[in-house]
Amino acid sequence: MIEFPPLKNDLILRAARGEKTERAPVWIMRQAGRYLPEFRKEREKHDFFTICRTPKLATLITLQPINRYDGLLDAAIIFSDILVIPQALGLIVEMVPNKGPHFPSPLETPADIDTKLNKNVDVYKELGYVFDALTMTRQALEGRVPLLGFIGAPWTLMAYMIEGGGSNNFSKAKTWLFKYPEESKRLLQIITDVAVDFLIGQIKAGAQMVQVFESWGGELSPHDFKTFSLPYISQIADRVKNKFKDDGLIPVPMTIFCKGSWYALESLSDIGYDTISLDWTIDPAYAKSVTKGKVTLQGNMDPCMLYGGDEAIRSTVKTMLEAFGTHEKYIVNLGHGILPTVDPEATRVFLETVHSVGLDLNKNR
Ligand SMILES: Cc1c2[nH]c(c1CCC(=O)O)Cc1[nH]c(c(CCC(=O)O)c1C)Cc1[nH]c(c(CCC(=O)O)c1C)Cc1[nH]c(c(CCC(=O)O)c1C)C2
Repeated sequence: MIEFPPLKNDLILRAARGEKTERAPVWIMRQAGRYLPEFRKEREKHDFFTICRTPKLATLITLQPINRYDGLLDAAIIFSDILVIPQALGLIVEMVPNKGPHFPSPLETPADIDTKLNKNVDVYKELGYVFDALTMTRQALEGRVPLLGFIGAPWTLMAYMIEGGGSNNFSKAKTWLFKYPEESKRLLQIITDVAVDFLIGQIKAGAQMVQVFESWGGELSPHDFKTFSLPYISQIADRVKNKFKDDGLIPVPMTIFCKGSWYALESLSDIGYDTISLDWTIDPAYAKSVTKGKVTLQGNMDPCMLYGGDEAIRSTVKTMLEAFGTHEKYIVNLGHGILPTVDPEATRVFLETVHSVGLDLNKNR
């Protein structure tokens, strides 16, 4: 076991475990990224994946929002990307500035599973740089806040591996699901096996909580979600948690974020995750009633609310905190990643309001 500095703020870990908190903890999906001028400055100097693969740079960027919003964020998330798993599987992924990821040679037919993918992935060899970045970042954080690790969920990664990048309708990836369901499941299982090893390695390297991003969950019908997403994200929680239990260790909290999959909330509360991250289309009261206190909820302000001006941000945060409750089983976040054109000062208003309103509401309980 690696030795790390003692943690000075464990609010998010307590909230995830269902313990009482003096205020709701807060972090922001994509908090280290393009909306920060200090990130853009580094990005001008280095290619995106060079940053991911250079622990010193990944550490520097992970700490940027922690330093800028000193004391206002309750977690750091390691600087990386969900697409490092497809890279470990042997696909080339490029990050095109202002456009996003591009796969020059995506999977086209099921035969490509055997010709294009490396199916014996040693995550220590292929993704050891993420583990090194996590260890270095956790040391550099000096216990200020917990460090989060993450992965992309199998369906979301499969979608990128077939579409070759972002997509409006996912028609290529869905063609696989509907025309070649068994081969699709084989691919999903290959991704799942790497995802499990990768998460276990991240936790061993220092991740104190982890999030699984099923960003394109909501592209699937409820039935297809049950067939092509749920079994794999469920397997990931089971296998990761059992690995640590078998070794006599306490598993770290795990969060699942299935953007758009409102219909799956009840199932998601029963598959072993501690926290469910919600997008902004879900009403807090509905989420609480469907999940029945079995999990901690995270979310869910519309990321575009950060364009609404200080007063709109303050009143939305207040309404959101009142609806979720601030003293247990709640972690504040946006309903999806922060957008690149957001003013970092609007983000500060959001964070400051979460603190002040959270403390106030708890005082008046
Ligand atoms: C958690 C995370 C991600 N990416 C990055 C991080 C770490 C930074 C952080 O959160 O602080 C850096 C991260 N990843 C990327 C960037 C910008 C790249 C650049 O600088 O050019 C950053 C800072 C690039 C990227 N990578 C991806 C996209 C989306 C493309 C699409 O529309 O389909 C993009 C634009 C894929 C991706 N990547 C990620 C997701 C899941 C979260 C979500 O749904 O937003 C997804 C879908 C996750």
